[in-house]
Amino acid sequence: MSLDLRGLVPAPVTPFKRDESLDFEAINRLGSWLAGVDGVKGLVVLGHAGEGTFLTAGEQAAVISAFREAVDDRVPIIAGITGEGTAVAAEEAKRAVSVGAAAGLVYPSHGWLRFGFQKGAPQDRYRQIHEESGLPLILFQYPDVTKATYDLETQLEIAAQPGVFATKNGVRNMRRWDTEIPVLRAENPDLQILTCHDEYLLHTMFDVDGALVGYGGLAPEPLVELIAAGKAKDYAAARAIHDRLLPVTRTVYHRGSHMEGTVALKEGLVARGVLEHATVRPPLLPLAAGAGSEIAKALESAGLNSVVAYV
Ligand SMILES: N[C@@H](CC=O)C(=O)O
Repeated sequence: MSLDLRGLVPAPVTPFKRDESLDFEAINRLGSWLAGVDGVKGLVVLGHAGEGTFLTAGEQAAVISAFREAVDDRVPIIAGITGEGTAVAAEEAKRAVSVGAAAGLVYPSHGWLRFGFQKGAPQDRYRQIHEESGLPLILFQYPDVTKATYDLETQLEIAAQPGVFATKNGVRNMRRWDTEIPVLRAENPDLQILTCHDEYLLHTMFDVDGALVGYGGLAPEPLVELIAAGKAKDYAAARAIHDRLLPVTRTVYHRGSHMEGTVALKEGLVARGVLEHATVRPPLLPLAAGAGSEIAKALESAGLNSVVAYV
């Protein structure tokens, strides 16, 4: 598998105009800036941060195409594949291929979050999506507190399937992290292991090949440094970056819900000069008055200023 995501893989927001239609100029600014940051290895569009499930199928295809144009072949575009039924998800993956997605990040079927799943169903979902679309796939490990989290055996069986080349792990249970990551790595030495613990990046940075995070779409520069410090096993350097970023982490990811983090990312991108406003689609709501300026102050304190000059 030739895709190399060993580094930072931001999951960018999807910019909208004030009327909530897609803002292609802003997609171009955002994609072009992110692809130009040294250490960024790919962009995952249509994820949670990208409000992917709030878009029509046509809009999803347009977002993939627009980010592809923006990055101009510098990095691959990877699509979130979120359809609830496996056949629907396979169709979604085929559409993503037709507009140039290089890989897919496969979400669990939504109903599993509440009801759980039958043994073997996740393996079957990955197999069918890959067989029908040919898309290389990333295994998405959901938090341990959900019923859509995969036990180690399920992860190992998915990771061993043809077409699965990486895992985005957000298990948020350190006992499972500490015991499962070494086994995944030992049994699949080529599997690229990416953390997606936006709010626990320091703590998960020493065991991974990279990070696939929404945070990377706002603060790619320090996250590239953090990944390098983790790979060098330089705790002091990683800790210093973490501490510098903590005000940003607090204002973006220590909010009421991880979904609210998406709105906060957009507010942050306004402060960084990439977006003109933080319009989101419902069911997301704007943040409370004053949140935008708190996020702007936090970014400034971390030395993350406007990037307009780079665009
Ligand atoms: N970082 C989040 C949101 C990503 O899709 C996660 O842990 O899943």
